[in-house]
Amino acid sequence: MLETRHLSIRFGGHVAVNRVSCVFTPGTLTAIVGPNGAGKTTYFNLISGQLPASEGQVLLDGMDITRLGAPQRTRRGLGRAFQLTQLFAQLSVQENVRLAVQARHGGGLNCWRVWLDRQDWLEETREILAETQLWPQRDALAASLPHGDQRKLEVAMLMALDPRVYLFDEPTAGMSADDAPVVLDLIRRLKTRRDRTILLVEHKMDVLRELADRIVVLHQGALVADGEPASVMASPLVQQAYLGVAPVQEAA
Ligand SMILES: Nc1ncnc2c1ncn2[C@@H]1O[C@H](COP(=O)(O)OP(=O)(O)OP(=O)(O)O)[C@@H](O)[C@H]1O
Repeated sequence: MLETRHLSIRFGGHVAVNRVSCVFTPGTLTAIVGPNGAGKTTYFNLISGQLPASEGQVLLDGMDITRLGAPQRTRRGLGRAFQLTQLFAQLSVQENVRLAVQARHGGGLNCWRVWLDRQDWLEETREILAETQLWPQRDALAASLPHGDQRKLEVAMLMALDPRVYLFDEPTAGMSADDAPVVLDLIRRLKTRRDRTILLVEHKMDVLRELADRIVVLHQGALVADGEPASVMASPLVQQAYLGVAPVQEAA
């Protein structure tokens, strides 16, 4: 179980995430929505350890991980889709996924470790490449991939790590109409496992309607709505905050 308690961060005088308290349980896909600049990505960065909290706490299975760095949080089961800068640009697609499989099995991210005797790890790598439809590109350098394939590779590496908590930040942004369904299908299948906690920042309404079990709405860094998707999306507060069509009145 993942929990944030009064989690906040200030950049100078600007409070980008403002005392957000939320509990995320396994078997639930929670979508985090809100207009541009609402603090969604910053909230993810606070959870994953990319940014230090100004106040508040992050707890994973009851343990306070607020002061841990991102790699230590990853080791404890918190997984964020790799960003382009974290891919090994000069290694092939297959080598990148292999390294993530190796890391999950406790082998660390050591490129030089001998792999070839671990047929089970290689088999796992092949399966993930097939599932993400990256098999044909397996020998291409990560740096040479088109944007959509790089994003698929980020997701493939996350699947290879198989964390207990998955954080997806707009996983299909910039993907083609052919690539987006591949990633959505992986998330759909992940949901059926029931033992994984999934957080998803997503703007696309059709994706939210299909995948979200719960929707949390951020507006100007604060949590303004939280609940079952149909009722959350229907509330006037959310219509305004989410669509950004009018200033949100203070909640009573
Ligand atoms: N490192 C930073 N330094 C200063 N301000 C920042 C920093 N990171 C984020 N912000 C500010 O914090 C606010 C929240 O940004 P964030 O990217 O989290 O919003 P978002 O909801 O993810 O938006 P979008 O939907 O456009 O991705 C914005 O006003 C942004 O300018």
